[in-house]
Amino acid sequence: MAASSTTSGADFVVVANRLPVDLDTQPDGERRWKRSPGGLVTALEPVLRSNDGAWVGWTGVADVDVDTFVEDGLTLHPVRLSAAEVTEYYEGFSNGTLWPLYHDVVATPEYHRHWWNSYVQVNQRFAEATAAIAAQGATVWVQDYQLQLVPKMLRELRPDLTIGFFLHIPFPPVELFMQLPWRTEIVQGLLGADLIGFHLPGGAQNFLYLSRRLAGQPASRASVGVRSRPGTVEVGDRTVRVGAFPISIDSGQLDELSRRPEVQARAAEIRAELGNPSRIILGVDRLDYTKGIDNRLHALHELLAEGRIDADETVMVQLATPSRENVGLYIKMREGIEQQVGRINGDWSKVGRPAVHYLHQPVPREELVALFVAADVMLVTPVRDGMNLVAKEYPACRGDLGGALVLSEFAGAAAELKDAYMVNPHDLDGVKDALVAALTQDPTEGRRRMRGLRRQVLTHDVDRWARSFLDSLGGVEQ
Ligand SMILES: O=P(O)(O)OC[C@H]1O[C@H](O[C@H]2O[C@H](CO)[C@@H](O)[C@H](O)[C@H]2O)[C@H](O)[C@@H](O)[C@@H]1O
Ligand SMILES: Nc1ccn([C@@H]2O[C@H](COP(=O)(O)OP(=O)(O)O)[C@@H](O)[C@H]2O)c(=O)n1
Repeated sequence: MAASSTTSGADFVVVANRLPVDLDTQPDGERRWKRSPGGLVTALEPVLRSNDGAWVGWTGVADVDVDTFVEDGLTLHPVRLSAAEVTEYYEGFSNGTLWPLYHDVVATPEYHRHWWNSYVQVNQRFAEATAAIAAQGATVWVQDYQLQLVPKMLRELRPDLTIGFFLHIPFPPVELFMQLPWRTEIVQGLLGADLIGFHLPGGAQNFLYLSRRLAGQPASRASVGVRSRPGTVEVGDRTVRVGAFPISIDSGQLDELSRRPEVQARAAEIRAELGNPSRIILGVDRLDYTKGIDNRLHALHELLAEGRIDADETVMVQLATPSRENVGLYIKMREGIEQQVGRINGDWSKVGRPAVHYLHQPVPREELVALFVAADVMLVTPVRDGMNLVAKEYPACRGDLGGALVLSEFAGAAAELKDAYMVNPHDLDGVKDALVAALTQDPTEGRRRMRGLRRQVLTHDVDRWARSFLDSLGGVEQ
């Protein structure tokens, strides 16, 4: 889609809770923009760049007024959130209610009416901000669970727009969704879109069922395909489509970056800095309780204790990007993980040679790619994850066909990355066996698996994801 942002408004608008950059305050008080955390931004930034559109979102800081600005060629429209809204809408309803509920209740969701009221109010503000900048007949693409009421609110304000919605996290089983006191309002909010996208067909099917049951709208019953055979819901004189569009990464760009001599050299340097171990295990996550970091540390600890892994030969690097640091569950989880790391290092490290290197800080992109190149085993063990882009980034960086991916069957990515060592993260013995199998794999078998992973990731990139969604959205009859 060729689009542009003019004085008469933008023809293509992405609306997401976060802008692609966060306003960061340095220790000396200076404010700088830095890349926002998470896979949504990783995926959408290249899409928006190639479509020349505008982005509506929050700056990541409370009570700050920032005018529309252009950052690295993207037109960004900040939406202001007060400190109370950050607490109630973002940390509260989005990340204390919806996030655990949609991730299979792996933590207990809290239901508070004042959180819900704030969610409604902030969604209305996003809808109004979008209505104000979208050109006549523009295409608007609303993102994720924080903004599920925006499609309906925006349609009421601007019936001329074509509206898409994509959910980046799992859509839960019907029995769990039914816990939500505001379940009907959420379904009706989403039905304001022309096309609703999920990562997997299962999410789309759950939603079709709920549209019939909660919103009382006629919905199709046939199975939904991947990028094909979308379901439909009849809403008045509109037909809403509901489909599955697994998200991906800019795999070509990562492949190219990982082959650069300076990145390869940095990978060798990292290995040397780690003491030239014969095996490096890597974990890369936002510090989130859905990611199963505790499970993988537990597995490592037992393997070290049983002598199946030797700390003289194998080291682990765990990157944990700080995330949602004011939410109680995240504070508790961080303490638990840091205790586990401390215990493993206490038992198995030597002076100058920790068994686990744990970095609770953002890491520059090139350094991350060098780590992917250096790692012999990538451990991705979420207990539930919408997609997990890290699982796709690792094979994209392994043009040498080296390395092995251990992947949870509860990550959306498992539906596509069949050549991974697949694990049930709740089955500790299974995780341990898979980790040992990956560490000791036969090189020919390893190359075969990595070739298969790369074939999938390189042929199904983020551009294909966006094109399949936007082509389907463009085909909607108004
Ligand atoms: O904005 P935050 O609260 O700091 O959280 C970061 C993002 O986390 C979630 O990412 C999801 O999107 C990825 C891309 O589709 C997907 O691979 C992953 O499984 C999801 O967890 C969240 O959905 C985003 O809204 C957040 O910005
Ligand atoms: N230290 C880190 C950790 C993750 N990341 C990136 O953050 C993104 C995480 O996306 P994801 O889909 O795996 O998971 P979420 O954090 O979106 O739930 C990936 O693109 C990672 O490469 C990073 O840039 N630096």
